[in-house]
Amino acid sequence: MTFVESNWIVQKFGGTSVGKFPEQIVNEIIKVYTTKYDKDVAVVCSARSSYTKAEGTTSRLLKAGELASQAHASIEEEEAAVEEDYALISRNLDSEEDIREEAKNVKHIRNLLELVRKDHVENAKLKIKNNEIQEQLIQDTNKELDLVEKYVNASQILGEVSSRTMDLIMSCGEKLSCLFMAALCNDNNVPARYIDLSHIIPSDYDLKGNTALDNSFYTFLTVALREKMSPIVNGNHRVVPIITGYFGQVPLGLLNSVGRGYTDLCAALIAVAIDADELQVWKEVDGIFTADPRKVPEARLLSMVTPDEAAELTYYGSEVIHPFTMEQVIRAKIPIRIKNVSNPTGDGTIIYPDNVGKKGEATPPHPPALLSSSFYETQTKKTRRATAITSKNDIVVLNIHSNKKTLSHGFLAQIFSILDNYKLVVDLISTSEVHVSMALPVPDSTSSKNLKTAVAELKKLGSVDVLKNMSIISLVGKQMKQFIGIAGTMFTTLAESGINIEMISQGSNEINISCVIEKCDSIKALRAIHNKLLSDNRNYNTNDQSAINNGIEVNAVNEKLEQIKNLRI
Ligand SMILES: Nc1ncnc2c1ncn2[C@@H]1O[C@H](COP(=O)(O)OP(=O)(O)O)[C@@H](O)[C@H]1O
Ligand SMILES: N[C@@H](CC(=O)OP(=O)(O)O)C(=O)O
Repeated sequence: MTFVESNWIVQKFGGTSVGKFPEQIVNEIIKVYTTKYDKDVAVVCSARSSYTKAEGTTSRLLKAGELASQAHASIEEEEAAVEEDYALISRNLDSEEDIREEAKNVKHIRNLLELVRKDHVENAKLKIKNNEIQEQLIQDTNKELDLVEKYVNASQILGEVSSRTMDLIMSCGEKLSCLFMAALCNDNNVPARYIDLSHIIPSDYDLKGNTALDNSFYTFLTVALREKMSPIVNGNHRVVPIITGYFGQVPLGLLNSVGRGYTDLCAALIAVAIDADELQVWKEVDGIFTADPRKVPEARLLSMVTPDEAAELTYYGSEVIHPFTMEQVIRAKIPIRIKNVSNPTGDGTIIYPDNVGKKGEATPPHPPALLSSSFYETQTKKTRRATAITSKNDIVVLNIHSNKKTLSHGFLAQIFSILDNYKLVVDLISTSEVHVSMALPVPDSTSSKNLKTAVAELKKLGSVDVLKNMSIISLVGKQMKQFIGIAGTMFTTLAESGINIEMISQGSNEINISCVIEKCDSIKALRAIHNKLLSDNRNYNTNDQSAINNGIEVNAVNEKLEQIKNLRI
């Protein structure tokens, strides 16, 4: 099959990468791809985070929006908010005095916005050498923040923040980050142009009855993005577009319908719009591992995972890629590659289905040489084992016993309607005759407050036990469904480690086996299951089917390494 490359690669950089490694991104990644490998590169960035995402620009902007809507928050609520901020901040500041000062700051909207301004202006002064570029960047930064102040002022007067206004406030993060990255590129002789997507969707789009992120929405957006990118794609001179990962006013609001991490989806849509050869999502890890490498040191890097596996892993705690990213880009037969900003020559992890032909056979590693089709055959050998294990913390289990003898008609509907009213999501559920157990993520003070009120309402339906500080442990793997006994091994391993299982559930797609345990046991559980089912030195007996499968996997990985070595000669 002949494959005509478009020569375009889309590179997405997350907020912490932009915050910590901007020079490496420009000089060791974008510049290398555009000059050494002669690629056309489109860059998508998230809002800057100097330390962690929870304290990054988006979080600060969202907090400012939230405070604007709670003009009359009670003292307890204010104190709870400050305590939460205090806990976050204290992880990164040294002296108690600094921590208290910062906690005081985040309490007030103006101070929050000032923090964002100070952070970006100081960053511009520190990193941009050319005076003209620096002055322009500071001017553009101030202009965007002045606009946000106006939105916040208006919201305070109204005493409410609509999802549209919240989105507008939030969009400032990606604008500031991309203005900075475009300036840094130009300052380092990489010709770049800032592209703002905040108005890519017309403001009356949802008023015309378009209220879902369905295929017609994606088709509409792809066409709009293609048009927007056309001057660069069809231009005579190579210039790197630095595109805001915020992509406008989607139906029901970006935060509501896509959620945090939306820039991955934006990058995917750009890749489809410009028919890129590859979508690269650059992180601070080498790719997707068999477990979070921070928690399981023996975790192995996976060379390839399927989109379904990547989505399950992300949903159940391994936040490597937003679960919405895969669908559109894979439909367009474009592979996704997860790569490490601090290790740009690593191969990373490819996300691609093992049963769908690629746009072409070329998904170049770094350096971009062609891989033979047998690369994929090696990857897709039927290994019939788990792919990875993940854990999700901040889980609460609700056990509801109906006050009737059997689960009456409408009982579940009533439960879900109460949970829905309080925006509580159910991650896992299991039911018996008069009993329903549910695992819910409760990651912040708002959802915790909502849970309290919801439980009071649920008590009208029966007795309710609430178990806090729990974790979901999920074993994910496309091949697991044919592998009888894997669930048994997983639960026996937990029992052997003295870990009590509160709830068990297997996803209907059968690529995920999950259980709920106490949070304090989660690392122990991950390590024990990884050692039994995923490690290369697994502790198996020779009759174990997993031992046989392990042999196949080791061979597959060796063959792949051999191929890559040959390509480099
Ligand atoms: N299975 C996994 N493979 C790779 N990383 C994982 C996995 N599970 C959890 N993680 C964690 O996800 C994080 C993702 O990378 P990072 O670049 O820090 O995120 P972000 O782009 O959101 O800043 C890492 O800190 C890593 O420890
Ligand atoms: N800045 C946004 C969107 C995003 O995609 O972030 P990141 O790429 O850093 O996960 C957020 O924090 O949610």
